Amino acid sequence: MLEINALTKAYDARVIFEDVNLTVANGEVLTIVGPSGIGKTTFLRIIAGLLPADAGAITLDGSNLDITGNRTGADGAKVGVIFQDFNLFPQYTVRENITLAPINVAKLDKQVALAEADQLIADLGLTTQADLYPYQLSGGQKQRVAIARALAMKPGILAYDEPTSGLDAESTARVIEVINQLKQQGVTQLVVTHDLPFAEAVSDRKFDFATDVKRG
Ligand SMILES: Nc1ncnc2c1ncn2[C@@H]1O[C@H](COP(=O)(O)OP(=O)(O)OP(=O)(O)O)[C@@H](O)[C@H]1O
Repeated sequence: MLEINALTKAYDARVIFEDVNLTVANGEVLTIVGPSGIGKTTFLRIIAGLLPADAGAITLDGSNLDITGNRTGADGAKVGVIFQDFNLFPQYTVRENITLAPINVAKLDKQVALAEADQLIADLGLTTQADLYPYQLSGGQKQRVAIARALAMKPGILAYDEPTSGLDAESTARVIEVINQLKQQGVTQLVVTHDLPFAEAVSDRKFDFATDVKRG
């Protein structure tokens, strides 16, 4: 379970959110909805350890996660992030994008990492793209590579930032399918989105950043 307690963030004197309390149960899909500029991406980046919070605490399955923006070692991989622009490594193939961190960061044996990557590639319907480079992929395919790359590090939770932005209806339907498929496998997922029909399609529960959050 992910537990967020009394999380507060300001940029200079401007309070973006204050005293946010939220839990995500294991295997749950929680969407964070709200209009552009309300602070959803900031919130997700703090949960992922990429930005410091000003106050509060985050725990995952009972262990405290750093909120100062300095998450190191194994804690760095506990929240797997799928960024809005995917952040794939352009110089590496799909398979290399997926195996890079398991081999270099998690120090997994190369053959094991390759076998696990090929399983993720098959699960996410990317078999024919495995040896292609990011520029050769559609937006929906890049999205699935980003999901596979995050899953390869065996995170405790997957966090998505606006996963349907820039995708057409067919790719959006595929993202819904993937999120539901991962949910069946028990993966805990936190999804930031302003796409309400999409949120309806995947949510076990919605957290509305516009109405459920205090700000200065
Ligand atoms: N580094 C920063 N310094 C100052 N203000 C910032 C910084 N980053 C974001 N903000 C401001 O904080 C607010 C929240 O931004 P954030 O990106 O978290 O919103 P959002 O809800 O995710 O919006 P979007 O859906 O457009 O990404 C915005 O008003 C933004 O301008």
